Amino acid sequence: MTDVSVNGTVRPPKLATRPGPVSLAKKPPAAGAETLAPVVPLHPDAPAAAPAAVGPRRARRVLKAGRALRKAVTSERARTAGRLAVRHSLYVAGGARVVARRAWSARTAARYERMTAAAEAAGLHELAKEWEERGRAWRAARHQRRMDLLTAPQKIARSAVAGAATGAGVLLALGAALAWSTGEWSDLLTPTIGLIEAIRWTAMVIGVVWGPATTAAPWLAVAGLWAVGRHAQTAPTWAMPAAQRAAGDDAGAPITPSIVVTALRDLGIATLRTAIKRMGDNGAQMLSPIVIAGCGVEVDVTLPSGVSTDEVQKRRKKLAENLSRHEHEVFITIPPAARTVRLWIADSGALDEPIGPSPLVTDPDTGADYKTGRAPWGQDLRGDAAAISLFQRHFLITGLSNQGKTASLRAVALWLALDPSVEFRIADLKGVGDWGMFDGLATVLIEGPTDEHVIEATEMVEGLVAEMERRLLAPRGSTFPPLVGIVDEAQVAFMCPAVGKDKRPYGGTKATSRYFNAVRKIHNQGRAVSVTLWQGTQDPTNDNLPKLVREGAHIRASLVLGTESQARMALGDKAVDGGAAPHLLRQGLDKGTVVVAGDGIKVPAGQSSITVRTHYVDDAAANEIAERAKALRTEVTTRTSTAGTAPENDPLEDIAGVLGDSPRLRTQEVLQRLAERDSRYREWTFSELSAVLDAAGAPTYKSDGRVVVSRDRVRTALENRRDNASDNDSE
Ligand SMILES: Nc1ncnc2c1ncn2[C@@H]1O[C@H](COP(=O)(O)OP(=O)(O)OP(=O)(O)O)[C@@H](O)[C@H]1O
Repeated sequence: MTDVSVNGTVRPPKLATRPGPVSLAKKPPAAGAETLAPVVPLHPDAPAAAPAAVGPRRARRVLKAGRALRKAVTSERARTAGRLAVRHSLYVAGGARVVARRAWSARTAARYERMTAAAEAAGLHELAKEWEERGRAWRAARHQRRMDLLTAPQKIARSAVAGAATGAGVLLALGAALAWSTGEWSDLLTPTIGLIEAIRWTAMVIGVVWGPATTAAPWLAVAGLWAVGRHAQTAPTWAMPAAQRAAGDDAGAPITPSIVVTALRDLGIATLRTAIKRMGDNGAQMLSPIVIAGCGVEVDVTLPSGVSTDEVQKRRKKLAENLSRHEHEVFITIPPAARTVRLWIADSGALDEPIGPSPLVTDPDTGADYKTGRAPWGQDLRGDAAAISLFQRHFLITGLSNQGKTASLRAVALWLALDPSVEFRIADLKGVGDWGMFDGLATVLIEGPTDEHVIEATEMVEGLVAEMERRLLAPRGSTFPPLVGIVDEAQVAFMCPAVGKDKRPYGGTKATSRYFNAVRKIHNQGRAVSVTLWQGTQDPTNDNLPKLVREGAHIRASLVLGTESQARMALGDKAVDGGAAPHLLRQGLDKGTVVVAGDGIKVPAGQSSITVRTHYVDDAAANEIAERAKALRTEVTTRTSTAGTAPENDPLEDIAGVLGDSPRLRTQEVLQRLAERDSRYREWTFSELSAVLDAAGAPTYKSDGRVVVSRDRVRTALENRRDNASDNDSE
């Protein structure tokens, strides 16, 4: 016996096997069976093979047909046809639904109930009452109409009799007039016969048209429903033609009220979803007009009662995705109106476009005025120029490394450098030359990351404190040129472990920490005498940016940060609660984008922060601007170390200063006050003090058993010294 394989080959007869117990389990083929039974080609005349081949052939045909069917069903053409059929069927079904809903709405008080519920959901109780009242009036009118229907048959019968009598009368009167004019009595009935004839013709026409009309009517009705459904777009997106589907999926689809409402509805806030569903206008009442704002649009959303602004703010990512945007393309802020969130939605991809060069670069005539001017810093999200006033303001900018902190701080400093009255003292604790163009512009430029550089930076800031105190002691009405201290990478100073000879640490945040204390003093009192401090710092923590220091800054700006808690440190709780979110900027992609809180920059009414995309001023442009600034000033010799930056001290003047109005003070107290006034007196003892006083002719003396310094003696010594000096000058 031969065996036919599925691929049309014949196997030689199998060896007879002994009958044994039948197993239902499929036997595995014997190892090497295929090779033991060589396959020979099927001969066309082999009749015995035919019946055995029928089963497998049919199976092949079924398999083939199945494959062909699957291919046909899944082919693009078939899918398009399927979509077409589904789409148009759903237009008809949807149209029927819309018409039914309209009919239901027109015949019942559903519309009034819906509007009342919507007004209630939105917390508009006056409006809710108004709709309730209208609903009541509508029901009363409907009741009246129904009552009228009860008496309608009598009225109709009466009207029919009256109408028929009047009609007959009119026809007879017309006939009489006709008969009188023609002189033929038979014309009396002519109008009546004419009317009867007209009715007969009408009936005949209706009889002819009725058949086709009744045949066409259902189709016309379906066409009408289809048109209504199509207009209302009742088919789902997947059933739309490819072009429309693509537009639906398009991340850059324009923002319309319905997209915003749908995005809000699908946020996952049950109360909001229910309220929107109950709103008669599908939620449109929640939205202000959508206005174009820079490279995006802005819309205010008044939330229904029971939904807090906070809940929406927390779902920024979901909202953005519902709007077919990335998270960073949607900004949610809280305007002053109650229960309202302001959404700014970028045009898709627009935030990845550069904003163009700074006016400082493009306009060589740009000038600066410390008091009245504003540095052109960048653009806000609405596309308006964002400018910042630095007048008597301490400045703090934070951000992760390599996100544009130095560049954005430097851009502001370069603008201010164009005002020749401003003195800069700069410490760059990274020291790779980012501030190199200020050589010849700043009076101090310390560059480097070591403890020695921190010590110098600390002394530079203490020098600012000394100058501030000098200005504070100056007679009232004195004016001072602006003095701006800049410490870039200030976290290096706070983290510095170096300790001075007097055992006081340079870094840290202890009461004895020198950098920390100097910064605090400037923050507390520098503004009034135009001594301000700008600091740039990475990755804020409580250790590298203490609370007192961050809260002492008038302008607080932040580039991208890692966490919300860092954002709170950088900008303060109020700003973050109001929507400031530097932690949601994209590291690496949003370089140069800063969120700014505090004063000095115009923040939209009710908002607590503003997001600014700063112009990037690269090194070459920065050098060029610095050259322009140098050309405006008299030559400055920049010290690269603080040695000698503190003004020469005058011990006798300082002793007079600490005595103040006291007629005498114990030497111990004088020494203490001197040490507080200037760190150079910290190592003074009684012998240094009495040596200075003896030399000046104002020696100490004993009063009530204690050694004291006399105010009058010191003042007399100072006067004598001045007199001697003027005598020497005149000689
Ligand atoms: N406004 C901006 N727009 C676009 N890119 C910018 C902008 N500012 C800076 N960059 C880019 O970011 C890079 C890093 O800038 P910068 O040195 O100012 O960062 P940084 O935050 O100070 O870094 P670090 O803290 O590590 O010193 C620049 O070389 C530049 O390519």
